[in-house]
Amino acid sequence: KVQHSSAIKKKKGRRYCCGYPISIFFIVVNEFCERFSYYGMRAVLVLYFRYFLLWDDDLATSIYHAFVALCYLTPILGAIIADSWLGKFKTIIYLSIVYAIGQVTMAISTIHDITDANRDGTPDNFTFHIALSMLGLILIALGTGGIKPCVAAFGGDQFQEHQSRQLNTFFSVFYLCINAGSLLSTLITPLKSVASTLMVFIAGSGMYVKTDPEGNIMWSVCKCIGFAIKNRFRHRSSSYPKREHWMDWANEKYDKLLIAQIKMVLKVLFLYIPLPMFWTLFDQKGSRWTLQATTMSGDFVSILISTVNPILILTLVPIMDRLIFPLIQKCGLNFSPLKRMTVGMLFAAMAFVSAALVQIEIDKTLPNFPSSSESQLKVVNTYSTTLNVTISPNEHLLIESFGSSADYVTFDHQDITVSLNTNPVITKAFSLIKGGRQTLIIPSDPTVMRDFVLRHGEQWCEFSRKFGFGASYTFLIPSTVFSDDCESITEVEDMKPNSVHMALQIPQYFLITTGEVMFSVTGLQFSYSQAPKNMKSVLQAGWLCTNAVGNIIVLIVAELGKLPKQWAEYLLFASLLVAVSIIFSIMAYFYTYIDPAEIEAQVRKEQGLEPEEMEKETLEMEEKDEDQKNEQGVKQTKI
Ligand SMILES: CC(C)[C@H](NC(=O)[C@H](C)N)C(=O)O
Repeated sequence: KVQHSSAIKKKKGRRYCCGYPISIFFIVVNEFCERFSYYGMRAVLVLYFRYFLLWDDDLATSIYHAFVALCYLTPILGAIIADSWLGKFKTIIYLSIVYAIGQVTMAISTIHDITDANRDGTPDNFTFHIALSMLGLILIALGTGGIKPCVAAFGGDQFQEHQSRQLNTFFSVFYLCINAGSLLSTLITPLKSVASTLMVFIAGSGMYVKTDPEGNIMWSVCKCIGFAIKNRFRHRSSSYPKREHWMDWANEKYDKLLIAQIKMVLKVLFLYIPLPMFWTLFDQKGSRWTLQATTMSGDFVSILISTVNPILILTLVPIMDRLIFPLIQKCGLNFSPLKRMTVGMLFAAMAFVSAALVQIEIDKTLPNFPSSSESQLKVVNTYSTTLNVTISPNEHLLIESFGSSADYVTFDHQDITVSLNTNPVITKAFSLIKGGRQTLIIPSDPTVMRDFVLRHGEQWCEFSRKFGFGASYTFLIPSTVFSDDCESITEVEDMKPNSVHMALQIPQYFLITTGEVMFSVTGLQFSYSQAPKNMKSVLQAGWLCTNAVGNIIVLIVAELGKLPKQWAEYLLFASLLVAVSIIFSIMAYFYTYIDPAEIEAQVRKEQGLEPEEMEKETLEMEEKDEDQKNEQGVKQTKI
């Protein structure tokens, strides 16, 4: 009873502005700062692995996805701590401290001076840096994941049951803040933002509605489900009458209300089963699509990649909320949350079809590299005259002085003999590398070795043209060249620059972000609205877990299903998501939307309300009245 009155007292502190509790301002700003810190760190994580820890592309990508998966698995832990022990408010505070320690640990791990005794610019003890960064990443995952289900659910707790319209707007604004944080993190250093996250959150302390933890709810749920399964098994003989739901086999031992709540949660969790496939495609923006961009032309690669998604979210969420969804409703169509999510999945699949088309364009322009049984050779002539080069048995090349063969010549054997029409004729045998590309340079005569420095800023020779992305060049510098004799330096293009422009990636980003707005924003709202009051964080955690599983699928598919062509892999993912969205739409068709509070009230009524509950409900009714008056600007001095 004492606990109950304190909860009511806290609720009375609720203050409003334009119909919204003021406390949510602190919550959305807190989310903004947190995402700012998270995405700022994540944006450079692969580069840190690649260029500081010197890992290869595959290891860097795998550890990156493993970290993202961990960030979306730890919400389960955060939800358990919040719902059964500390409550959401304290969980957010404590785990934010863990988060901040993680960021500091990670920052320290990037200081190479700590182990760089010989001052050569690279760390001497990689094990130390790897261990420290892994510890930092685990703490960050624990912090960011742990608070994630609590912050969204805590925001939702600030509203009352009759404020469903405001609640939906809150989730949209919440999503906007995630993306504003993500966008700004690419432009400003995120170092101090975890501290700001904590300070902003604490600043609103006096205004929050803080619901007390309701005991170890997860443990009770597991015990209740375990009992229902055991009891069902014990009564498996057909002589026992069937029950409406398998959870009803827990009736003998557990409270009807708990059983009803578990049924609601299980229904939603069952619906979540196909959802990870969306995240499998969505999170490849940060890996496969980034790598695709590196094979394209355009100078704004990093800016495009890290900003296009949040910019589109900031534009699309208001357009969808204020224009598209109301318009669809006006047309008399029922665009329910689960339908929106299905359409979101189809948009993501279309994004991957678009990525496949772009990939086909890129593949047309990529150099034709040798297969594992072939070898390739390019011949460069630095001799003073044009040469006729014969490569056994029947390859004839005419190469002018300071020129090269037009392209690499492919051989399906490795032993070759090269003859030059010099006087006397020069013939030499070579053994080429299998699966490799090599260049044969015919030296000038007489051969004089000398150094020539091409220095940026104070070059001896200036080259006005810009080198293209993805290109590779060889410079032929005559032995007689002097600093003012730039004309005699010849440039040979070994590999053509990328020619497909990055702007071609915009449609796929647009499609996937439209999908994200329909799928992710709606899913967040849906998970909150369909959860019983005491299991809101649990269901938020379940929702975030679908993201973790999606990242694990990327890891598995990337490792196991190596398709020879990248465009084929994109199409495979698109088809898988279409198949999954069809399954999801069938499951959604059979799902009935519920009002958890109504079901709980009904079960309580069936059980016969206890006097305590009666009192609580009366107080809540009174409070609802007061809040409604507050919203209308009527000043209430006394209830
Ligand atoms: C993982 C979620 C979808 C969400 N991400 C985004 O909104 C991105 C930046 N568009 C998040 O909670 O970080």
